[in-house]
Amino acid sequence: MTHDDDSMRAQIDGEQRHLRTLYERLDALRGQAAARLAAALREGGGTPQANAERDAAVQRHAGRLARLEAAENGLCFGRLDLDDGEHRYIGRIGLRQEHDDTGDTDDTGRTGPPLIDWRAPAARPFYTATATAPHGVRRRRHIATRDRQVVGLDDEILGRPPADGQDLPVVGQAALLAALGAERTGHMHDIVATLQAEQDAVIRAPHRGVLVVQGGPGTGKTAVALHRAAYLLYTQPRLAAGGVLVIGPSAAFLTYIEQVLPGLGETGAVPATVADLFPGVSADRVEDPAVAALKGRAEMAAVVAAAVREHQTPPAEGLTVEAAGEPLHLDGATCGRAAERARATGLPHNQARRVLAREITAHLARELAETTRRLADRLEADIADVLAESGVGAAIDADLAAMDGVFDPTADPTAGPAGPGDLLGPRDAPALERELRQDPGVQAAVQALWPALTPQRLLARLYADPDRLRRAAPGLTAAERSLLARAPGGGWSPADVPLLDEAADLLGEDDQATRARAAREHARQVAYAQGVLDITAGGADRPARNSGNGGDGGDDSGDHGLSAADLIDAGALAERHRHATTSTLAERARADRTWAFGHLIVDEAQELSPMAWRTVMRRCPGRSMTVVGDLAQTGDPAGASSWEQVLAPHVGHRFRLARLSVNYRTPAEIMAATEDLLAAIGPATPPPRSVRSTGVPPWRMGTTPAELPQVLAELAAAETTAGGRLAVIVPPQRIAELGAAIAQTVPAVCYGPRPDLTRPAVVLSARQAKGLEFDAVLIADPAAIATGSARGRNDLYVALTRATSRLGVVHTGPPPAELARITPLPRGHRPAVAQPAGDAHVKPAGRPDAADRPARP
Ligand SMILES: Nc1ncnc2c1ncn2[C@@H]1O[C@H](COP(=O)(O)OP(=O)(O)OP(=O)(O)O)[C@@H](O)[C@H]1O
Repeated sequence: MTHDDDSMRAQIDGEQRHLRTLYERLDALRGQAAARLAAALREGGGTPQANAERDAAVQRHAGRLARLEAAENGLCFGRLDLDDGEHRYIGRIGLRQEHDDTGDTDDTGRTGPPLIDWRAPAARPFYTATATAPHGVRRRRHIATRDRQVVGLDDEILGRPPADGQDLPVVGQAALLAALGAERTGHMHDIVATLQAEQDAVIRAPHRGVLVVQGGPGTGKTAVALHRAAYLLYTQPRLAAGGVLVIGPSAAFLTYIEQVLPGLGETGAVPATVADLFPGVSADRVEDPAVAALKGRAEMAAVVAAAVREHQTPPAEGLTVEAAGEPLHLDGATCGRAAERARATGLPHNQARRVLAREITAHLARELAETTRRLADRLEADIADVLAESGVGAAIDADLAAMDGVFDPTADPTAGPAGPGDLLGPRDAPALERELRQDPGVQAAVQALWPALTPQRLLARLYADPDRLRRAAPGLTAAERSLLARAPGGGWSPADVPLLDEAADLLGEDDQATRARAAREHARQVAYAQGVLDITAGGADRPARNSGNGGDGGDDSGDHGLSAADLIDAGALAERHRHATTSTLAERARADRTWAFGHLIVDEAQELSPMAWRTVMRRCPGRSMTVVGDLAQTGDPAGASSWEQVLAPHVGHRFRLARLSVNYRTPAEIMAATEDLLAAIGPATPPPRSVRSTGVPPWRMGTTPAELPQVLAELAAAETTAGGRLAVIVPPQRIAELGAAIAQTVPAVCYGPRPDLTRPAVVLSARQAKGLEFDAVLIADPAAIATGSARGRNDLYVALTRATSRLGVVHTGPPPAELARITPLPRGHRPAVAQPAGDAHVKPAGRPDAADRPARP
């Protein structure tokens, strides 16, 4: 053993001792948190307020316990030695000395807590100090651990000039390259131990307003966005109340990133795709891209608004209402006036409807009163005529005179208690209006004049009726309108969701319907709770076994024990159930379309259509947002070509643009192979520089269309034996066919709408691969991908940049011109793929040298 080995051993032992004390502290804090959680769960509650307090305490302690659990792996990953002799240990959470049982982070670090949270200001130099700008740091140490054991140390001594050839601004290079060279697992992991300075600057940027982060493939945009969410939730505790909404491009992507935030101890983030944002609708209808692109256009907002307005325009000729058994006519002017009053309120359609209903019923009540009065007058006159004709009137007068003192003949007969004219006096009008509101005839009339609408009903009617479409969308061509036309039913597509959301915003909730629904649901829950109590009571009432003979082992609790029904009534049980089932922020936020999130993170933001932007903006009225994306990767025909363009309608020019310039995923050899394609796409920003080089050049191979499935199957089998994860990226319409072919040689391969990324191989379209990464990638039929849509070249660029180690392209016919420079393999020759993942071949990439570049053919 050399002196260096001894010294390293001693250093590791020293760090191990410190680590042990940190884990002891962590265990103690977990014990406390678990005990507090258990105590809170035992709390009885009872009143709604006590229930709410108990639930809040349960959530608080459960959240704290989750944070402490999440810190288990890699609790401490770094140490800073400062010029003044201070040591700072950096970790996933902050820990204080034992006497302080809060366990919270010390933000300054000056008091020397045993562990500083990576988000605290005192931890920042760990990510930003460089050789030339050391910020008072003498040494930065990366501490690698596995299962509570220190397994390696990597030191950087700062204050010296950078090593030769290192011209990328990278800190902790050895730890970084080890992380990047590791085999992929199908799940993204956090990068707290190796965050880089330009990423740290984005993560800690002040949170007000909109921050746009533009960066090429593999620059860590997703990673940075998620760490920013964790940072904001930590530094702005109030955000936790509203939560952070994280928008991603696909369900597979959300599964890919799902462990990152919980791994950082954060539960206050809600992941979703735009298609998930309309509660109650699962948008899984498959739609033609041209239709989806049209639905994403900004002018669709006006089309939806026009469709709503059309339901607020009463017929000019008015309509006849069957009210209280009387046919009454509502003339056009009255209906128009009522609609005008309703519109003038500015309320959403379903709420303004009540104004119209009130106007109409008041009018009908007056009409009815008038009709009744006229009837009564006529009746009175008829009776008087009859009496006069028969002489009965004079006889009655004589009789009355004879009953002297009983009646006052001088009294005004019209001042009697219920003269016909008073039948519908002013005091009766409200009662009559109330009655009319319940009248089916009146309700039918209100529905005809201003129908209560759901967003689904509005859109279904619009799509199903060409005339309605023409009136609502005069700006669209007939061909475009025919793209929208479809019969009702068949579900909703992701592109429908922003239109449904737009409609919901204009329609508003029908309060009465919502309240009725809530009342029905509450009644259902109480009935269910009563059923539960009946069952437990039934159990309690059953005669106890052996109770008659007083013999041994008899359980007589049925006779004397308390049943649940003795302790709680059905209403209270239902109430507790309601609190218990809707308690997590994610669940509450998901169920509520109008939930206002404290911060919004939009990943792969270039894919959002203008209509989708309107939807996501509604979720964050405070406009506190982090938007990350790459305009060169826009695949959606309705997606963005410029950040200014997509954001201007919502925030004008009030957004900040940050750029990420280093590619951590894609090795220099693969990035060099994308140069011609990228030049053809013509992005506004230069491509990112790869941080590493693997020495493994990408290759291409020609085959025939007939042989493609077989060739892919063979290549996939060879790739999967090399280990890691393989993606075969194919034209979208061929996923099932080529997936089935590959399944012949790789039975574990997965493909379909929600592919399992943890399998050794998956078959995906370029759109599905967006945001993901794999150890190896095979691209099939690149020409079909490039020409498959208006932005097919961008899709091909996405496909080319998914691999961390190996890339192969299989083309039928000549390759697309932009890929011609990739090294061709001779026909029949198979690539050497036994290249295990790991960092053995990885070296930091300087400027890509000639060997890294694909040769010109
Ligand atoms: N500082 C870092 N330390 C370790 N790994 C990193 C770092 N930055 C990024 N990575 C890794 O690089 C890979 C690419 O990151 P990420 O997916 O966030 O990039 P991206 O910019 O979103 O890519 P794309 O736009 O191509 O989808 C991931 O495996 C990520 O963990």
